[in-house]
Amino acid sequence: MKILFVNEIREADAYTILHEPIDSIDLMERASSAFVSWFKENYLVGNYKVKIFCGLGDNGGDGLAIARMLHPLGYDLEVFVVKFSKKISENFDQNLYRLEKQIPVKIIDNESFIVNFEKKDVIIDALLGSGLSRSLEGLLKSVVEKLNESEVPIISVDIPSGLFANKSNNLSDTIIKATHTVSFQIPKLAFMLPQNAEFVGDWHIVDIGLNEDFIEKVTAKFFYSTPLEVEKLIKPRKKFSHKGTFGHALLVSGSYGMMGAAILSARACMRSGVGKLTVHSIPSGLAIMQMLLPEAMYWETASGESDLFISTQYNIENIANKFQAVGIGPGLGVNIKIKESIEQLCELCAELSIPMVIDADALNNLSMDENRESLSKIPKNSILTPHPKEFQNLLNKSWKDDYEKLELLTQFAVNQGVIVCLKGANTAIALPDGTIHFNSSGNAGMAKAGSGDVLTGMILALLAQGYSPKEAAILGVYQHGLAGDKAAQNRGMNNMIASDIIENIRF
Ligand SMILES: NC(=O)C1=CN([C@@H]2O[C@H](COP(=O)(O)OP(=O)(O)OC[C@H]3O[C@@H](n4cnc5c(N)ncnc54)[C@H](OP(=O)(O)O)[C@@H]3O)[C@@H](O)[C@H]2O)[C@@H](O)CC1
Ligand SMILES: [K+]
Repeated sequence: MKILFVNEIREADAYTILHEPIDSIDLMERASSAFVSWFKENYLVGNYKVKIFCGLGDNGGDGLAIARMLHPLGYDLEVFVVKFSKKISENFDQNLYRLEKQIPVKIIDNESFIVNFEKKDVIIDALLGSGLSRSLEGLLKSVVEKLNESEVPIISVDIPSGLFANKSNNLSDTIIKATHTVSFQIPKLAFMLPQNAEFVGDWHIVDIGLNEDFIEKVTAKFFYSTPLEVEKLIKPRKKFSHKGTFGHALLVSGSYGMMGAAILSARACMRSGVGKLTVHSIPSGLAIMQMLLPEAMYWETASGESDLFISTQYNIENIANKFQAVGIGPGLGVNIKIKESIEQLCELCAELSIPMVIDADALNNLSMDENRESLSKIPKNSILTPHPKEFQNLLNKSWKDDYEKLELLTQFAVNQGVIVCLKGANTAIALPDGTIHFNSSGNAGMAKAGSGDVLTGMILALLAQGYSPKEAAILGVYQHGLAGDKAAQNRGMNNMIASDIIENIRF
């Protein structure tokens, strides 16, 4: 699903009005009705007193239309119009006229207004939508502050009032802190970013029938991967297939005291459809791996320095025509000799065109040089799976906010020609073509040791099966999150561990 900028959403709006054709006021009617369908399912009539706060633009117009539609359903309603300006939109004006035939509207026009909130209340925030042009001040600011202090649920129409849809707010800005945001058809970039989580709450998209041909034609930079879109990527297992059909993966992982990372990664790989897996690690890991994961083969390093992962065995004979994909990183440790091993493997994979997924300590090793020279060794189209700290190490710099983070992420993916899965809520997958795809699955219970190792194994399995790097990244990240969501259902977010994610992988 495309994420569009405000000007593009406005164009989609205008195109729909012209080509459907439909009057602007009727499109607003459709949007408001879509909001009401969501609202009546989630806030049952009789259980709540609804207080609707409307601005003077089209977002306010939505609020008035929503009030008119909720009234006949039996909702206990109070409607407030906040008069912060002399400018009102035509659709607002018309909806005010329509509503006032049904119920009275209360005007808030100075900062000394008083609204008392009760436990049964729910607020609908229709003060400002995508037309926000500057930070809130004066009357609007003080209304929003009062709503945020009310301690009752706030449901924002389209976008929380005061939040910019596709650029950063100032830290000191006053913004509605919504419990839910019900947005019209197209998700906003602001919803994807951790810095806005406290304002957006849980967000939902409702369809309002904007022209699909127009949306199809827009060249988007940002995408939100919906479950339906991602599940289409799954390739069915054919009846006459054998284990060779599903590839042989090589996982380079583990070191003394870190064999857990290798086990988690290897098990997740085997649970994600790969035909065969070989784990390359230290001699002392052999017994552990063979006992805990008898399905995997083991190729031990011959370094003799059993505490460290150091491989000197990367050559054409050991790798070519043997492995369809290589994963490297979990639990390797950081050390100049390990770094040299990793570089050697990267160079060989580049030469043999073997796809790679590179994670954790492999990334930390490649970030060791002051001028990040090692990054040039990473084969094009490799998948890198850093968490934010590891990504900062790769860049050798930090960012001032999430928007700058996205810019740096795009630049890195384009300049290096790699795919970067920047882990977190809504993991951002940056492709070498300059686009970013946000993931839709996952939960805070996955923010624990071992989760990342599981992801590496899953992506490795997909690469070995012949999924393209783009497909492997998008599908792997999504299935990882989905397994995490199932684990959270079964065990609870606090209590689940990375092994529970593996036990819930199913696709
Ligand atoms: N697009 C779609 O598909 C559909 C969209 N729909 C709805 O339309 C909404 C967008 O409506 P909108 O463009 O009228 O903008 P909205 O936010 O209501 O207000 C703008 C007004 O506020 C003013 N203003 C701005 N910032 C301010 C500030 N800080 N302090 C004070 N004033 C400020 C601004 O003034 P100006 O910037 O010109 O000075 C202008 O007068 C959208 O979110 C959705 O709910 C649906 O109904 C149908 C389908
Ligand atoms: K709003």
